[in-house]
Amino acid sequence: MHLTGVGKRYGLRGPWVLRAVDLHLPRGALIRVEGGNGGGKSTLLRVVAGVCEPTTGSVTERGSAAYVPERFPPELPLTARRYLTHLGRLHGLTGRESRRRADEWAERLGFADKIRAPLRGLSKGTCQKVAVAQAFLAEPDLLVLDEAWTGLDQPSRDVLDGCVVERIEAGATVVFVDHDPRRLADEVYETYRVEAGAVVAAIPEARAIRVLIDIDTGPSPELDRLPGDPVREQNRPGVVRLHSSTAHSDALLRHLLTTVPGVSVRAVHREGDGA
Ligand SMILES: Nc1ncnc2c1ncn2[C@@H]1O[C@H](COP(=O)(O)OP(=O)(O)OP(=O)(O)O)[C@@H](O)[C@H]1O
Repeated sequence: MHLTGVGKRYGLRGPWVLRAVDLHLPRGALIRVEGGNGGGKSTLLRVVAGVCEPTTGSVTERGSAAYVPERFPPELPLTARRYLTHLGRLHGLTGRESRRRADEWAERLGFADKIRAPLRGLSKGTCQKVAVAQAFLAEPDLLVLDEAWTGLDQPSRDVLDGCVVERIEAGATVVFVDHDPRRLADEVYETYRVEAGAVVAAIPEARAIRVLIDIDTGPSPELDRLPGDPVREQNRPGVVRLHSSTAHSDALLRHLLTTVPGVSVRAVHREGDGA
């Protein structure tokens, strides 16, 4: 999908939250959005999801979309199952298929025992699971997740990670905000930063180069498929410097020390310590 010249402000005289944003969000890509508090991340996600109209510019080729908002409104006089079934029908599924998927997602996300409880009585964590279920149940072309992991317990966060990867593999576009810079770091195709109304491509924090690992390489080192895909630099003959993020450096060292034949680690430096 494409955003072309998108601007957004709330009210006729409100300040511009987004200005002249041009973005291409390809199919099958996981897109991370970062930025300071109140910088406009949620606004960008709402415009991308189509739940809020841009003030200027246009959004094209969105396809079917689903959205997990930062705050899910559970103030509805419905059970979780009726709510999910209703949402399924709005997405064009039959009643029967909606119910089947509602039960399947409740099982998967671990709230099957609460699916017949009124939304109003659910804990924050369970509400969040319902919010996630309503978005995935429709198998949309575009999935927009605004801090969807917040409020979930660790097992559910892992399940959600897996669900996101599945959607990407199915060819969907997934756009997300999450406070954890390591969230799905290996899967992220592109990171954008919202800054003073502009949206700029950024090096994701989790991928930032922070650790330098010098290794002695044997005659034919197996340096394929290293954790975190570090940048390699031939320092001098027989010595390669790997530029790794902190997020991947432990796994990379473990891999180098235990799995790669003919390689020994000479030195590990932190970026900026004069190495
Ligand atoms: N519905 C609204 N009406 C008026 N102003 C709004 C509305 N939603 C957001 N804003 C304003 O737009 C700006 C950007 O808000 P937004 O929620 O998009 O930022 P954010 O980066 O997601 O923030 P946070 O990190 O705090 O969630 C803020 O100044 C906010 O007060």
